[in-house]
Amino acid sequence: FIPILGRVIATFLCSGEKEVDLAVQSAKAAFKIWRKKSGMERSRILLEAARIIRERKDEIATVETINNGKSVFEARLDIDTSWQCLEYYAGLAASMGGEHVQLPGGSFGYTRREPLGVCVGIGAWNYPFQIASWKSAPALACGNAMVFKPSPFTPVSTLLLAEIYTEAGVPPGLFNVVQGGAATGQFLCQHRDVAKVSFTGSVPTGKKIMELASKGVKPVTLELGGKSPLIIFSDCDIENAVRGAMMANFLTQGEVCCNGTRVFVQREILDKFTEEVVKQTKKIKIGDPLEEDTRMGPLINRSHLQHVLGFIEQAKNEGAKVLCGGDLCVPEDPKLKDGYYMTPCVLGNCKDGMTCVKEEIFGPVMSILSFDTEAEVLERANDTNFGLAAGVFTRDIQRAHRVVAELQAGVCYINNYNVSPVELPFGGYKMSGFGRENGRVTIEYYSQLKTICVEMGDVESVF
Ligand SMILES: NC(=O)C1=CN([C@@H]2O[C@H](COP(=O)(O)OP(=O)(O)OC[C@H]3O[C@@H](n4cnc5c(N)ncnc54)[C@H](O)[C@@H]3O)[C@@H](O)[C@H]2O)C=CC1
Ligand SMILES: C[N+](C)(C)CCCC(=O)O
Repeated sequence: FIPILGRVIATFLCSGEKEVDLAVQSAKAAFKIWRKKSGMERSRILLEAARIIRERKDEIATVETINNGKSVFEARLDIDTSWQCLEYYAGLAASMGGEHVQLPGGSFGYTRREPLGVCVGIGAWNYPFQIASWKSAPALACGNAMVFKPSPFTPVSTLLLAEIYTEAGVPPGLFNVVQGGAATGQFLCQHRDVAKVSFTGSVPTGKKIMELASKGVKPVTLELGGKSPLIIFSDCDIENAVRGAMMANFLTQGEVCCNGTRVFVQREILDKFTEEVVKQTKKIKIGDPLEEDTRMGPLINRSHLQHVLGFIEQAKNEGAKVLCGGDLCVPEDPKLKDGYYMTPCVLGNCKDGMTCVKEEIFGPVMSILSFDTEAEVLERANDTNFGLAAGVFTRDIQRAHRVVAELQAGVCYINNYNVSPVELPFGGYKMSGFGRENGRVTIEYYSQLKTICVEMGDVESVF
């Protein structure tokens, strides 16, 4: 579907068990070649792929926008973090290795850091190209092959990544794309030649994937949903805090797993902060996401749009106040009349027990809550099963570090939100998942250690 126009642009056949097997077998064949390459050789190819992505950035961003609906301005930023991720792991590829350990009598041991084999990546629809890059770059840098399944809502841009890897010189089949939904995903997770599954998506699907993978004792990385807190203390720089709250809620039409959708504001500045956030939210330019100055496009599809609007209706019934937006929106441009648009929404008078505060909405809906003390807000911020991200705005440096040390979240921001440097690990606590993407640590999730024990003397047998 094309969310801007509400029309179908491309159809794909779903891969069945046979096609999944073919993809895994071709990845397996490519793995045999790739695993033998030195880190420097892999690095050079990944750098070339990064260069091509950079060169084709505008074209990829346009495809991403047509497929997902996010503004092209934002899509370009996604493509930037994609090639940066390839560059980062290209940089690490050559220095991956094991260690040497001296043992008694001249004997010694060493470890080899080895790839896992054929890894599977399964992606969500909100950051299609970025998710495929964040999974494949560390996988390939470590010497693995990958079969990737994008969300059936956004099947197109991942194919460009496959094209680019091939052009950069990876062996054919090393990065394979299969199309389809749940059934195709299940075939992948169950396949006996698959060594690992890295998944980005919802909590219910994450649980199913973990269950399937457990049958084959395959390790999994799960990047799941969130309902992250953003805590604004009265001693903050309010202008920055407002900008932070906008970043935390309205990127990609609010369809972002790590969004800080529970905005806790200290009572002294509640009115001032709210007034400014509402003012800025009303200014967001909604429209054709391919236009340069658009900052919010349509949601991913009609049923998701209805789902998000349903949360707003429920919030009203539970006593929240709609301070702006939250309505279906038909942009002036007649060609967009069937697009899945809504106006970004700020909800005031929110209470901890409300559905809009407890559940992930995955749309442009910010819930504002007030608080009085640090101890109280920490207790309330952590009172959730999710734990992906959290943010704090304050000018008090000690308070900032004290608060993030107590927050139960895998990614914490101080005086900013939703920036994503690829040098830093990204991933969740609690039901937001486990394992990490990006950063040095992700090497551990795409490789295994082999220990080699070398005897320099005679065997001293116990028998
Ligand atoms: N933590 C993170 O990095 C991110 C998390 N998300 C989460 O993803 C959700 C939205 O994305 P959706 O695509 O709607 O999630 P989803 O869970 O419905 O689907 C994600 C992917 O899993 C596949 N899938 C569905 N059922 C499957 C099964 N039984 N076995 C194997 N594969 C299966 C889908 O086809 C799709 O490719 C939100 O909850 C959001 O929070 C989204 C982006 C990033
Ligand atoms: C880029 N960023 C931080 C806004 C979101 C990345 C995670 C996701 O795929 O939702």
